[in-house]
Amino acid sequence: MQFSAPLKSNSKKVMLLGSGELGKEVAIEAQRLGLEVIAVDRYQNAPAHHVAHRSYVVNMQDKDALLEIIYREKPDYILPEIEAISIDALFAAEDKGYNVIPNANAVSKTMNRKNIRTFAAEVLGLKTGPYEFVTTEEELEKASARMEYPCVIKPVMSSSGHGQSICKSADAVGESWEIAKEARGDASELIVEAFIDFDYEITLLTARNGSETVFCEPIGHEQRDGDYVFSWQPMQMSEEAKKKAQDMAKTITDGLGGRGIFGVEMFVKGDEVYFSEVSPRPHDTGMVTLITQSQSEFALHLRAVLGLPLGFTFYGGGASAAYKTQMKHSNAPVIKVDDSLFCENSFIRVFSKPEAHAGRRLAVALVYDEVEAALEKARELIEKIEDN
Ligand SMILES: Nc1ncnc2c1ncn2[C@@H]1O[C@H](COP(=O)(O)OP(=O)(O)OP(=O)(O)O)[C@@H](O)[C@H]1O
Ligand SMILES: NCC(=O)N[C@@H]1O[C@H](COP(=O)([O-])[O-])[C@@H](O)[C@H]1O
Ligand SMILES: [Mg+2]
Repeated sequence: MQFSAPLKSNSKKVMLLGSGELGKEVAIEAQRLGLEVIAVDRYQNAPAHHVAHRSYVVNMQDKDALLEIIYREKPDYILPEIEAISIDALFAAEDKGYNVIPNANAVSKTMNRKNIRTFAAEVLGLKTGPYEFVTTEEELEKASARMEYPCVIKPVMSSSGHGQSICKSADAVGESWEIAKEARGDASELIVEAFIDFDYEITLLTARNGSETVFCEPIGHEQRDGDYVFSWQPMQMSEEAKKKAQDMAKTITDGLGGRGIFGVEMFVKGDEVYFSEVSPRPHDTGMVTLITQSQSEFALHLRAVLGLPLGFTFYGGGASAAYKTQMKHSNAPVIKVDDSLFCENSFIRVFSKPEAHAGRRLAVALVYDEVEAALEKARELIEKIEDN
């Protein structure tokens, strides 16, 4: 009987900091390119751990523990996959000559709404809605009144809707203040944003490889409780709005610099485009590219990181639906799907998370068709998935 031994290899090494569903697809693409993959996360048997050469479990906020793994593995590329990482570790690694994707400064800026918003609006001059930052409940009351109601209140450091609320009146400010404390990050400072009554919102995936920048077709999406539930591509936009969105994406990604893919989130009303935020990594709404493009956002991310050409073919319309469990699982949930998910133009990607709580995303259903039909089918298919 023989067990697998560590790989002796001279191939380039990528280290994923965060090993969820997005990292899993990046890891698979890296394997396809012959790279060695090290997957790191806060818990065992994270999705990308299953498809990596080696994996580590560590407190991702622990600077010394992260650096220990980095120095031990000496990766050629460090790919942050989640926001909640010790940023000091990334700066320290970069100082020692490690290649952090896209760069530690971009990761640092985008993990804090104050930094990225002031950079986008005040340094780069991008159009955003009105906003203010506050640190006390009293300041929140005054700022909310100035933004008028409804307004959107978010911790400056948080993600996936945690700690966010739409405040509808002066009476509800106290409640928003309490909700903000549920931040997945730091709730000591909040951003108060005027509510933008947009027609639709998009993610514009933008890849930079050091010599060229390419855009994917805009992705439309529907959010519920601060998390995406459906996405589709292409989102139909007027030529003017699309051009503004691409210019905005180019400006913000040039401003952040480095190589890799970025998910630029924007709100669109008529021909007006408002910058919202940006992820310096693949975006969850971009999972739809697994079915719509010859090179998915994950493949493009790696190509960009490696400085390879970014050409790809957009095959045509498609949609994705996020599958979330409604119950708690202390063991790995089993996903059961109806046969119709295996028909010619649809398929499912199961993430294989080792446990779950209600609301945790476990799989994604993908449909290839004209956008409207694809979205309708995706809404239908998601009802045909169960877990136990
Ligand atoms: N100012 C706003 N006006 C209208 N809707 C908003 C506004 N800000 C946020 N939203 C809605 O809430 C959703 C989530 O907000 P946002 O993208 O800022 O945070 P997040 O998605 O939690 O952050 P992350 O993408 O890092 O997980 C947006 O996609 C949009 O649908
Ligand atoms: N919007 C960010 C996003 O989609 N991130 C993706 O979700 C994972 C965390 O999932 P979990 O919360 O179920 O562990 C992350 O690792 C990443 O793949
Ligand atoms: Mg967002």
